[in-house]
Amino acid sequence: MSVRFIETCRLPTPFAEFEMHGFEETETGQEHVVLSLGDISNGEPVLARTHSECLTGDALFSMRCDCGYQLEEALKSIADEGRGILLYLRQEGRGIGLLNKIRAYHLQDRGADTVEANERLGFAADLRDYSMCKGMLEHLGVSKLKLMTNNPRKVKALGDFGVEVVTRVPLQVGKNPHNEGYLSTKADKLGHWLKTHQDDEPQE
Ligand SMILES: Nc1nc2c(ncn2[C@@H]2O[C@H](COP(=O)(O)OP(=O)(O)OP(=O)(O)O)[C@@H](O)[C@H]2O)c(=O)[nH]1
Ligand SMILES: [Zn+2]
Repeated sequence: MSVRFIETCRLPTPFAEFEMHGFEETETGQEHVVLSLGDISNGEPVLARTHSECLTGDALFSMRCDCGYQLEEALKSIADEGRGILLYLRQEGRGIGLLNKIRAYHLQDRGADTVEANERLGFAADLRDYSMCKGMLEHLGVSKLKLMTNNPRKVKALGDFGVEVVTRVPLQVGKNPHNEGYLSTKADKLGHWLKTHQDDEPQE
């Protein structure tokens, strides 16, 4: 998916004053943003997060998932390092969209897990495509990442587009009684590197 750069502006936050860069997918018009901090184009690996949109977790404080906690932790880590990027990808509901995610949550309220709910609605477990990251990273002059994620598919997808993931930085925060089942399904069915029990080491 190719992207067109639109504009950059300042984005002050409680963590740091970021720059926000807006992009548009040329084929679909889908909009994405990147927050950046510091000199990211000097060739040194950049601390990075590719964050998939989750309106419920990122903006509405939902405890059903770990997204909001991960977003905050990633921005804090970038601020602590004084340098980094967060790609905020508009792939709500692993690509099925907000209203279908509500349909999936409805099924989960009645006992389905996160993967079964998608399948019952006729979707694959994960529809996300990360190809738009390539153009955004190229525009920003970034080719090497220290990627904050627990998702092996993200690491592989970026590698397939020629982006070098130098290190994978675990991002395991926000576990609570409401998302325990969700997190263990991610580990068991989607292959996420997650510590599912208190004393476990994450599977890698
Ligand atoms: N379809 C569906 N999407 C969900 C559900 N819960 C969260 N999401 C979406 O899942 C995406 C986040 O994916 P996750 O699997 O939590 O994490 P990840 O991005 O694959 O991996 P990390 O980089 O480790 O966070 C966001 O787009 C959320 O909106 C759910 O129950 N069903
Ligand atoms: Zn979420």
